[in-house]
Amino acid sequence: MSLSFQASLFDSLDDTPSPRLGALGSAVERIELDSGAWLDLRPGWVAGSDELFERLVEHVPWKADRREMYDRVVDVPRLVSWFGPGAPLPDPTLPEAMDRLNDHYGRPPRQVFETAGLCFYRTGDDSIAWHGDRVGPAIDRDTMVAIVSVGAARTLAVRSRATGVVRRFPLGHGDLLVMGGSCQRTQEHAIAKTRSAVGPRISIQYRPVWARSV
Ligand SMILES: O=C(O)CCC(=O)C(=O)O
Ligand SMILES: [Fe+2]
Repeated sequence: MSLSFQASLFDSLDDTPSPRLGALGSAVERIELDSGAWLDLRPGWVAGSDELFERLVEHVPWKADRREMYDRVVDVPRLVSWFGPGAPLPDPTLPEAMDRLNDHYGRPPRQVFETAGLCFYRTGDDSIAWHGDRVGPAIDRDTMVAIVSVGAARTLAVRSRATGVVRRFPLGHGDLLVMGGSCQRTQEHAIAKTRSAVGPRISIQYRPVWARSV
């Protein structure tokens, strides 16, 4: 699939400022959810995020993933790219952000961010259904997942498995959201399709390596 049409949208942004990471510290707001889950929010963490968006559109090896669904194999409704521990990341801002997050959270054992998963939501038709993150064998312990969002805003919804209560967070334009505590077990999250005209968005998710034996 050609992505040149998206990149060309940004030709006029040659003078856009380079991406820069702001402070974390007291700029991070903690939201306690139920059952030991929490979210941290840091709006606008990446300044100059349009430039980062443009670079990622061009330099990330985007793939159309496929998934078994009942008796069919279907494309997942977004493009993806995944970088394992130690893999060179496609833009210098990405390892810098991972280091800054690990410094901020104090590199807790088994929760050090090591992988980067990227999702490209091209239009309002791209989405991700309700889920809790699992990598490899199902995890049964608390873990953090950090999301840096660039490009247009899309709404990340978080739903409690205990109460069904849904909270909605518009994410984009350099925003940071970190899911922590029991979040991946006691809550689900999703990006719903939208009929409103939204621009493209890229989400960068940092995760620790999850192994059954740890
Ligand atoms: O796009 C996002 O910010 C969320 C993506 C997500 O939940 C996932 O890839 O597991
Ligand atoms: Fe997820």
